[in-house]
Amino acid sequence: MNAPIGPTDSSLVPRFAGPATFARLPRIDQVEKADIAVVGVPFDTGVSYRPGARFGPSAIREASRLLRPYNPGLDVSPFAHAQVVDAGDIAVNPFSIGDAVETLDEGASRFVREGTRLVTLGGDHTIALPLLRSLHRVHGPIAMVHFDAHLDTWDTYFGEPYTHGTPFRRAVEEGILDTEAICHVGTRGPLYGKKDLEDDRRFGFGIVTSADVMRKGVDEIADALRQRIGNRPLYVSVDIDVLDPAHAPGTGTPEAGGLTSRELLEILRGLAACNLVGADVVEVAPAYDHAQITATAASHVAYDLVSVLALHHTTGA
Ligand SMILES: N=C(N)NCCCC(=O)O
Ligand SMILES: [Zn+2]
Ligand SMILES: [Zn+2]
Repeated sequence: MNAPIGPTDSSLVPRFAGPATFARLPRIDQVEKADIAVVGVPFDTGVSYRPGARFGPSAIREASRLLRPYNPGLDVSPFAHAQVVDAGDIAVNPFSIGDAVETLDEGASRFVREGTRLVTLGGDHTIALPLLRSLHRVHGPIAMVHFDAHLDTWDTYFGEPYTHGTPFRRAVEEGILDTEAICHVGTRGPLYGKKDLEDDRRFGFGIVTSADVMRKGVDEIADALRQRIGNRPLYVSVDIDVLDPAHAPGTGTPEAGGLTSRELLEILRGLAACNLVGADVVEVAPAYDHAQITATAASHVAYDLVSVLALHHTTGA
């Protein structure tokens, strides 16, 4: 097996030059076989407030130019241990949520069948459902850690079942999630009623609020998550609005009192021993960003998720 093709060498081509693939990685058509792929889903038709997450993938790619080959937070050089690529975008119908969900499920399923693990750049949180569907067919019921200010287990908006506020209620209804090991991290902000929490608990979700992270600390939270997940196949969904608006202003439904990017990254690294089978980073809306604050945070989240996947690829786990 040849050594993986790595990112463009920034000592030869300045990092601000050339096309912005994620982390300046090769495109999927430039390699024989991709072990890990970063793929974009430019879609925001499912949003309930500020739009613009359709431009999230390109903003995250631009901000990712500054990423480097070695990840000290996880002691791994992800692009040396696995063939990691930028698989471009899965183009979906911006005028039909139902059609977009189907197309994304088909597109993601192709990667899953080929054994390529995905880190998906959104796009709004609607995309998490088809991504989970594609993995459930191969892995069966999946554990999930869901980083978000919001529960995203609501039922419908204006009668529409597939939106950025409903992916995980649909996933529980469809038997996709292992309801013994599903947890929200970072929730906060006003709800529509106490019933939101009662419904969420009935679905089996654990809740680690943003205030819990402050009071208990990242190590205790990560330990508890690892205990609950065990060696189940794990999906991680990161809604960038889990971060405080100071750390992620560029998002559609900001809520005060959120996590710092340091807290989020440290909890993610605490999941490195888990059997991660897929992940997403969603809800980056560049129109509301400043100086790439949000896109930078999202690029680091994606980099750590890729690094966790590469760690397991290295050990052949
Ligand atoms: N940003 C996501 N994923 N969901 C937000 C739902 C906000 C609301 O229902 O008011
Ligand atoms: Zn959210
Ligand atoms: Zn969300």
